[in-house]
Amino acid sequence: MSVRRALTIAGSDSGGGAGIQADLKTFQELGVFGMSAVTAVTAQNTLGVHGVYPMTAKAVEQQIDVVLSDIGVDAVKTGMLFSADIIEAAARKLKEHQCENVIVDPVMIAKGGASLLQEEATEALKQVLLPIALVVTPNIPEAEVLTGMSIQSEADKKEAAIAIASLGVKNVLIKGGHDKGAKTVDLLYDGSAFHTFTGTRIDTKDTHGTGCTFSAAMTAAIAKGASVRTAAETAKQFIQAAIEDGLHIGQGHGPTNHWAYRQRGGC
Ligand SMILES: Nc1ncnc2c1ncn2[C@@H]1O[C@H](COP(=O)(O)OP(=O)(O)O)[C@@H](O)[C@H]1O
Ligand SMILES: Cc1ncc(COP(=O)(O)O)c(N)n1
Repeated sequence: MSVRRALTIAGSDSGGGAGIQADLKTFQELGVFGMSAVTAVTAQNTLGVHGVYPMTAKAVEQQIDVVLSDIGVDAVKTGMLFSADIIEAAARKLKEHQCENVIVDPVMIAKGGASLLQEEATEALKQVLLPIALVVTPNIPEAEVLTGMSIQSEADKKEAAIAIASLGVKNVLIKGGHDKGAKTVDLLYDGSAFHTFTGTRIDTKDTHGTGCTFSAAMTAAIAKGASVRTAAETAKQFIQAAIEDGLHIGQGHGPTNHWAYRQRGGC
């Protein structure tokens, strides 16, 4: 089989736990060749986001153009997109290159509270990016922003997933890391049925980059030909192992362990 390729369009996390760095590590661990289009550079560590330096939309567009016109791609993930201009540029290029396997992680706010998406850019995300996406992977606060709903229960999660699907995206996966219970329940809505992926909640402060890592694992699995449902299963196992075997790096919210899944014999 030829080498499978995945592109992440996202922000750089100098601390290495989230963003482009988490995505590329995850792609590599799952045996997929990783490429990147950087949307912004963040000065970030386990204590928080200390600076955000966005790229121009033109720079993002050109990065996408040159890799897609030469190397090609089997799946594309988007993460921190920062502005409406960058969202519009990315969507235009993905359409132009006829990318079908687009996984959108609608990154809005870092766990420490810093804004990674300008407020007015949410509309662009809904109007130009979601309609061309195969999957969107909001966490609960992001699903609340996308729908304007308050999500307190599994029934609310289902209602939100249906509302998000009505924006034109084929599959909606609401991540359950922000749930309150002993289990983390990730909910997939594929346009007709619901599927749940349940894990045991680990009591740890080291969850920096969990969302990026989960969506990147889904992207890698889809690049290798998995269905959205199988990709969600793989991603759930990948993130569960990465959180369980935490590295305890830094003084704040540490990164997850991107080696753990492979070391346990996954892949
Ligand atoms: N403490 C935890 N224990 C086990 N799984 C977790 C924990 N926190 C998050 N997860 C899982 O990590 C993935 C990312 O979820 P979430 O933390 O909601 O995303 P985000 O980083 O975007 O806020 C999901 O599969 C979620 O269930
Ligand atoms: C550059 C960048 N992208 C995304 C996140 C979100 O991280 P998380 O996955 O923990 O929500 C982040 N903190 N920094």
